[in-house]
Amino acid sequence: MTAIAPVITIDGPSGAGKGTLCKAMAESLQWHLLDSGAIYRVLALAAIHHQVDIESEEALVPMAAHLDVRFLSVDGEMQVILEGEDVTGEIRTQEVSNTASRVAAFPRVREALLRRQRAFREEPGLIADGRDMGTVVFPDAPVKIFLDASSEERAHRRMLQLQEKGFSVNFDRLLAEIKERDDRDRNRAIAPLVPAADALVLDSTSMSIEQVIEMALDYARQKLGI
Ligand SMILES: Nc1ncnc2c1ncn2[C@@H]1O[C@H](COP(=O)(O)OP(=O)(O)O)[C@@H](O)[C@H]1O
Ligand SMILES: Nc1ccn([C@@H]2O[C@H](COP(=O)(O)OP(=O)(O)O)[C@@H](O)[C@H]2O)c(=O)n1
Repeated sequence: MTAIAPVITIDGPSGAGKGTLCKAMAESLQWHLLDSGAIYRVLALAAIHHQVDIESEEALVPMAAHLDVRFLSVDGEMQVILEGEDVTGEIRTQEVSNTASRVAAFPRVREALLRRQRAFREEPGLIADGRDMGTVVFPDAPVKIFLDASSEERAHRRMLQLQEKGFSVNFDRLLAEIKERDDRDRNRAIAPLVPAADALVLDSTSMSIEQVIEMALDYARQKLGI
């Protein structure tokens, strides 16, 4: 019997620090990385580009099944290629974030993306970033972390992140958008944003990035015995 590669799942709401933590863990353990949110974002962008009705599950399912997306690692940074075009920056806009959370609410769209996500599970192991990594996509993962923070702290972090990239942003608008997206993700009928029953819940509101990384790595090493 072939041993199945271990997975560490990191789920949580927008701006909790999942991407930052996953990248650090993947580098430290030298494991593979799955940014599942990027897949939903790419689908949203493809729908916008091809003027597909984002309210139509019928129209979105074949797009999800045949999504022509590639993830490249360039100098340690992930590059996202949709239909041959570099869309790394374009998938991070507010329009795409909101559209992603709308298309992600359709059960058959999620179903069509399952196999693609599970294919990232390879030796020596996978760090999986998303909303339902520990509950639906990798329910047998030996290490599950649910990373949270207050909505105000998350909006503040996002604001600084966008300002660093040269965007001018309005805090109140950002907070409203984060709350709206959280609400949609938490209350959808399928794969809602909830901690898995066996997840460690980490509230990072008053923690530095370094503290979060250290705590998560200690927990994972102890659970995995490595
Ligand atoms: N514990 C923390 N304290 C302060 N800032 C943080 C912390 N964790 C992450 N950040 C910053 O917050 C922003 C959003 O983090 P990110 O990892 O993209 O979140 P997510 O993937 O959960 O949406 C980034 O600019 C990141 O550097
Ligand atoms: N496993 C996942 C990952 C993302 N998503 C959806 O995709 C959207 C964008 O995810 P993301 O992880 O890139 O978002 P941020 O946390 O970076 O803001 C989320 O708001 C969810 O609606 C999901 O439904 N399931």
